[in-house]
Amino acid sequence: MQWDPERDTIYALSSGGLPSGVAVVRLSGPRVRFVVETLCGAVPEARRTSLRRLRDPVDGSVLDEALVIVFEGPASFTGEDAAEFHLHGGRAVVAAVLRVLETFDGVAAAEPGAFARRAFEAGRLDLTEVEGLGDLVQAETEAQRRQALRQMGGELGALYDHWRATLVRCRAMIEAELDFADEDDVPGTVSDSIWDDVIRIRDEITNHLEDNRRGERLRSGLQVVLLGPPNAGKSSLMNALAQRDVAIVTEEAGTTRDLIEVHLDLAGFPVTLVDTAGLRGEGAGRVEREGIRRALERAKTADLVLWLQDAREPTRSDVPVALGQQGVWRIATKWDLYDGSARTDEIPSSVEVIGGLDGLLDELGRFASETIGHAEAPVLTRARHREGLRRCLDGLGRSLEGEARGLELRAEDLRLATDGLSRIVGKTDVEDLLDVIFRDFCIGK
Ligand SMILES: Nc1nc2c(c(=O)[nH]1)N(C=O)[C@@H](CNc1ccc(C(=O)N[C@@H](CCC(=O)O)C(=O)O)cc1)CN2
Ligand SMILES: Nc1nc2c(ncn2[C@@H]2O[C@H](COP(=O)(O)OP(=O)(O)OP(=O)(O)O)[C@@H](O)[C@H]2O)c(=O)[nH]1
Repeated sequence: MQWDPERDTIYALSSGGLPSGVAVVRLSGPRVRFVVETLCGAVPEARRTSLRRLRDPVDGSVLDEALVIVFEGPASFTGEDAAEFHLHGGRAVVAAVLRVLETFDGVAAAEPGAFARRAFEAGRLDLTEVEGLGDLVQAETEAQRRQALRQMGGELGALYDHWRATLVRCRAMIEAELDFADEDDVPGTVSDSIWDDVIRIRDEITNHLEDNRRGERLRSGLQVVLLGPPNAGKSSLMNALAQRDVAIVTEEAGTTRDLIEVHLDLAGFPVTLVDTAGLRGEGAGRVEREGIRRALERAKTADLVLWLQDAREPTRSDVPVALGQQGVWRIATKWDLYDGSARTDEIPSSVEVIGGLDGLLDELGRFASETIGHAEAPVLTRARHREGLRRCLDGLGRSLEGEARGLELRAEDLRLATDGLSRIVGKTDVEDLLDVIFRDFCIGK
């Protein structure tokens, strides 16, 4: 497929917003050499950075003076012939080059993720590696970057491939026994030896799934929701942690109506902090009541709820308990105004004194590190992986369900189990999956 001469050659601006110091326009496909030759006059030596004048083929005028790199397939990112123009990053420069590229027959602007998709189709990346690449571009914190890099490097894919290969071998043993069952000199127990392997893989996958959703949480960030009565200091805490004014702070109760989110980098861990409308039953208008409904709804799916209350007020016992499985921490706010002593199971905080949030930040950092911190083994990072692994476990479970079902059916169960793993790495018919995965990519990736 990669050498289909009919296939479009794609191009895109692969670097970020303009203007910029340098802008990289990337090309991939069968017409790359022709395009480069037309713009540069000749095709520069492959994989060498060459300074060239790019000329408009219509009138010969100079478009830019650029660094040009040509990659000869299959030794390129996509596996096809590819090229890069490193242009001066002005809007008009980039616009002029893109306008000229568009005029070539068989050359078209790339869809999001099109380059990565070609790399996948050329067999250069499996689907977990593609996802790792996508996550790497999206990573906002150190821990996310490290996890993405590991997945892009193929660790997760290798784990699934290893299980898959073992199961394929197990199935082959059964098929062999079925084929030779009629022959007297083949003992009917060749396949008996495989069930230990099947049990071991079932246990390993079960373990792998019991990860407290660590990888998924690291990928999407820990969700921490601030709840509490009006005026407790939720918005002030949010602004202090975000180190900018994201939420409006007033002395008036009921200032925050809708959910406000910020992304924080907490010692390398991603945290999404959500400020909510103060919870009060009476005196709340329609808009505020809707705000409260949304606050509770959001808290239900949070990883952690911070229940804020003015330290000077008596501890309230009506912390919404019917939230979910997650922890609720009590935060005693405005500690600078309070002259009593600390109550147990409360974390004091103040946005008015230096170091007034240190205790809370320490606890949050520890929580993040425990929930999504370093993992020895590669971890799954998406619900899609979970789904494939569950499929696999279903098949394994059934195949182990006793000999009464017969070897043929048990082999079919193993096939379904293997198929669950194949879907994750993309080594089966997964057309239906591809659009979903590549759609979230940037253009130019
Ligand atoms: N300018 C530029 N920077 C970039 C990329 C790019 O495409 N262009 N990348 C893109 O995302 C990343 C690097 N990834 C790449 C992966 C493989 C190949 C490649 O040409 N592979 C060949 C040759 C390998 C070699 O030189 O030893 C191959 O694997 O056969 C290039 C880039 C990050 N930086
Ligand atoms: N002294 C002191 N005042 C604080 C502190 N935190 C908040 N305040 C004050 O308390 C008042 C209410 O703070 P907000 O952050 O708006 O409270 P809120 O919980 O978001 O209020 P609603 O939006 O009504 O739910 C403001 O006047 C803040 O300046 C603190 O740590 N120390």
